[in-house]
Amino acid sequence: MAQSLTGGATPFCCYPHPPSYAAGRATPTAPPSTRRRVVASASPTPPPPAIEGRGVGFSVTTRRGLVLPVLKDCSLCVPPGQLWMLLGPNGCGKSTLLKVVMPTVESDVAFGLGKLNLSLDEVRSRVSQSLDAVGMLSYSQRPIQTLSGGQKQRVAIAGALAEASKVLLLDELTTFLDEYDQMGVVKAVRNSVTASGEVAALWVTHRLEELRYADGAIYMEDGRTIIQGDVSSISRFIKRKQARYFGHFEL
Ligand SMILES: Nc1ncnc2c1ncn2[C@@H]1O[C@H](COP(=O)(O)OP(=O)(O)OP(=O)(O)O)[C@@H](O)[C@H]1O
Repeated sequence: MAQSLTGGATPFCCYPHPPSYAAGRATPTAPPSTRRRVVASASPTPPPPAIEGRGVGFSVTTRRGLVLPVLKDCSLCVPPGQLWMLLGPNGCGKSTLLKVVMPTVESDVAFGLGKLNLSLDEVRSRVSQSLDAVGMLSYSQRPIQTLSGGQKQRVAIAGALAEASKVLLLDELTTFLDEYDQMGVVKAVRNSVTASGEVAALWVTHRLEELRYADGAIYMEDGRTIIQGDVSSISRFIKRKQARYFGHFEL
């Protein structure tokens, strides 16, 4: 079932962004008659909302092409540091609104950069480069919750790349993914490592078909690394072990 989100270029924003990244958000301007008073009082500028949306719509399209509008016109604004509740009758769209209001792919990757004190341009550049590296640049404005499992994994990898991590430690990233998403994630890591020339990745897996994307492999048993080497030697080693194991049960 296809899903579509409406409501402007960035219908929802969901902070925390790095502060500089949030600065471009439009804030209401005081009317001329009150503006002088606001300046004179020297009161601090209110922080940007933590969650904000205007006129957001969300619809799903059935296999028969029927468009079902779930959210028709939703606007909300939740300031940082406050607890707000979302209420309404069964089926009015609360859970859907919650899914749509989750961070976009872009803000999710930018979030991890908040601690690095980077300029807005640097944040933008790192976010788009890292999303491009994992093949997710065209998903920048999609809410995270609308992505498949494999796409979420690729965004998580983009987050590590954006922080300029030199080492990626990846534990069974593809376990619950179908074949398509599995290959998307493996290839994203493979391409990122190749393109950077300096990022090293160690990937834990049970799936032998993933070995063909590796430069080398290590095999462990009972708390020990047994063998380390090129992919074809390790594949042969594991296949011989499997053959002996299954041969043991043959009548
Ligand atoms: N993927 C979808 N396909 C078809 N209909 C959907 C889809 N997602 C939500 N809906 C429909 O949209 C409406 C809103 O659903 P939602 O779960 O957001 O409501 P809710 O306010 O959270 O309900 P409740 O209070 O019962 O939990 C429901 O009629 C639901 O069946």
